[in-house]
Amino acid sequence: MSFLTGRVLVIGLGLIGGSLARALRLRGTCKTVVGYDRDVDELETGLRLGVVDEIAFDLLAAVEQADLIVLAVPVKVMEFVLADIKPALRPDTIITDVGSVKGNVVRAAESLFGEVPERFIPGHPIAGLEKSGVAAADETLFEHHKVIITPLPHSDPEAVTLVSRMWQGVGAQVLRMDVERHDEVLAATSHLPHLLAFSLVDTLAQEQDCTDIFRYAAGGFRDFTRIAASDPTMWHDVGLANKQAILQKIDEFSNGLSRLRSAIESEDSREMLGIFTRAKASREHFTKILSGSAYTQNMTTTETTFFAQPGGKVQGSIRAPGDKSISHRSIMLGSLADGVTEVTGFLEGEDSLATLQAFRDMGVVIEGPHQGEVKIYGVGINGLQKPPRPIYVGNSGTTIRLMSGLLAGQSFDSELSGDDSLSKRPMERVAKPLRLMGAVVETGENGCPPVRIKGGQQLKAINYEMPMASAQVKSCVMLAGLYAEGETSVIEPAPTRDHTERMLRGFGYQVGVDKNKVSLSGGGSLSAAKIDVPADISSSTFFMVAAAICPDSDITLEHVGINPTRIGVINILRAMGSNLELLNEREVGGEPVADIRIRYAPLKGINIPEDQVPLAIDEFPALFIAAVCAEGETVLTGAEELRVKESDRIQAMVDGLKVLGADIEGTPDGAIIRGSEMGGGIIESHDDHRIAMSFTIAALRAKGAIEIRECANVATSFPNFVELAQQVGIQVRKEEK
Ligand SMILES: O=C(O)C1=C[C@@H](OP(=O)(O)O)[C@@H](O)[C@H](O)C1
Ligand SMILES: C=C(OP(=O)(O)O)C(=O)O
Repeated sequence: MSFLTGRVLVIGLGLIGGSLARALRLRGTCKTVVGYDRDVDELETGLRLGVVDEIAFDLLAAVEQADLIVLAVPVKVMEFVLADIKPALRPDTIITDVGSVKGNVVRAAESLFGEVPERFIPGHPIAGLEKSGVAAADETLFEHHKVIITPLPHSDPEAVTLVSRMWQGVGAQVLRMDVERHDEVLAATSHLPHLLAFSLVDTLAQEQDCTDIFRYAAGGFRDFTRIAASDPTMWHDVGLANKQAILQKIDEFSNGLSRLRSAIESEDSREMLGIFTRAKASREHFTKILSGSAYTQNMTTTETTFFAQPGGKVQGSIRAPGDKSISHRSIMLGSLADGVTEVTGFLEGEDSLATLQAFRDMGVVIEGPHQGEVKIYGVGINGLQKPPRPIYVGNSGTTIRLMSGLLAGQSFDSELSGDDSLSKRPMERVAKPLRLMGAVVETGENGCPPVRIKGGQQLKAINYEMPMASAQVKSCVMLAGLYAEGETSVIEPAPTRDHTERMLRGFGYQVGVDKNKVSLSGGGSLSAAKIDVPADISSSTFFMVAAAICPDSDITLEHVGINPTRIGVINILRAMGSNLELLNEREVGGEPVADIRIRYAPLKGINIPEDQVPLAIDEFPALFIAAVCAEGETVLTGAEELRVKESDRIQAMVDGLKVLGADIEGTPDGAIIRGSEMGGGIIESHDDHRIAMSFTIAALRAKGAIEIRECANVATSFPNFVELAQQVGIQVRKEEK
């Protein structure tokens, strides 16, 4: 292989310097790795252990011959070493360092050279161990770790590239940052936790009976204080080198700790739970950021692929996770209510979790979710606080549209944004009626997210005739109506899901319904309620269709919400000839619920009545699969709304089914689907959860295996889909990269 450079001189053969030297050597990144250290014993150990090719005793001679110099000395020593090597430095030699503070290194170089040399590229590998010394050198230390480089505006691009490639060559991921930003970020994420660990252990060690404290200290103490065993000199130096940023973080932390202290002193449970639940949520969110999944901004989500084997049948009894629409609304109304709302059966999917996080960001204390249980400490209709940053709602259309209405009535400004798919969905449909109410709302390019809302507007009631059948638009206007003067009403062109109306009533808020018109007056209040979220009929649909298309299938879906505004799928499947029974019908917290048993029966194609479309709007991807497995032709019309969901669902289904060889044609507002055989193939789900799950069940009737790409978003509505599918007999497995 070709070498990246000739001679690399590593000054300082400690853990970091030694590990880098060894990694460079073993990977053949350069011709020769030379080590220098003031401690001759360390140096000789380095040579003996094969950490370096050569060792140098004459620093200046070694510097003169070096093509790349890595300063791996303690931060405080950096300026003295720079002064030592200056006389022998060649102008073409590249220098970098590994110090965990960058401002002091840059200042030292400036005072010594007038300005930082063009070929000095400051760097900081975020890797380490509590061990020190060259004997601990580990060539894998930097693999999958981040290295931050902080080039200056006048840095030589060739030197920047070479330093980056050196780190990439030893397995690290290289990021760039400003010097100041680096020091601020590191003060918070590394320096403060280390100093706290030292301080905690030191404080406890000074207590008289400290032996007992340490003897009985279990996991928590050990986890928290692991880093107090780090190198004291190094942390002394870091403490001084990054003094200003660290002092700032210590002050912020001290304020936080004082708030917790007073909450405990005054037994303020809400404040305490607020601190703990926010911290727990952030910690979990942070773990997801690290793993690159969930509703994190600008993160590449894990690549998830489903592999479904052909054939099989489904049998058994299962409960799909909680209804997504009801879960969203439980958080919203629970937060605005007076008192504590307890929710069971909450959907722990990314969409409803995005709503939950948004309300936490607005100061609402929310415990859970834990096994579907959530406890919301309502702040009252006017109790929301300005969120500290724009609200990020991931993939969730329901969150962004409903919250736009709610935020339009607040006293503070806000901004809502989402992932790539959400950023292509139309938002003017909510912005327009809100503006008619006097709200100040801006949407992004082409009327898509972000949605920016100016607070402090007195809203006035409107009588809004909705141009499309959308429960999200209806709910948005109603939520804004809570803050408007007068009676707001919405007229729908066709009935859409009425969970907002039902739940508002459940919270004691009056809502009028007169044929296709719903109305409410602003200025009221909500009282906390108990909410039992039924299983989502939209998620249950995949298993209903699975049983409907496979001979010998018999499946029962438990505790499914069968709200009349959601049962289009039941009506359509029955019209196609399905053998579907509703058992044990009951009402739970204002919503009708039943167990649905479905057994295989041959299906026939139908013209889907248009009045069923809004009642089955999310179920069409799965119903397309049923139509392919039916005899004859199924025609869908009046469903143009499908084109503006998480993907263009008409196009995604037409394209995918054609790949499998099915007979299907798309039309502007629907599709014509003829009963046909399906083979195997590779399907793009376009990051749309419902497309991914629909093609999984298609495999039951396909002749070949189906590979479905981009399935990570199944977690938005149905996190345990693959497990439940396997449980009832579908041969599918998930691969994550
Ligand atoms: O109000 C809701 O909870 C929803 C309404 C529907 O959207 P539209 O209002 O855009 O039809 C539906 O597709 C979505 O999954 C959830
Ligand atoms: C359209 C959907 O959801 P949302 O609009 O909330 O993204 C869906 O879940 O199918």
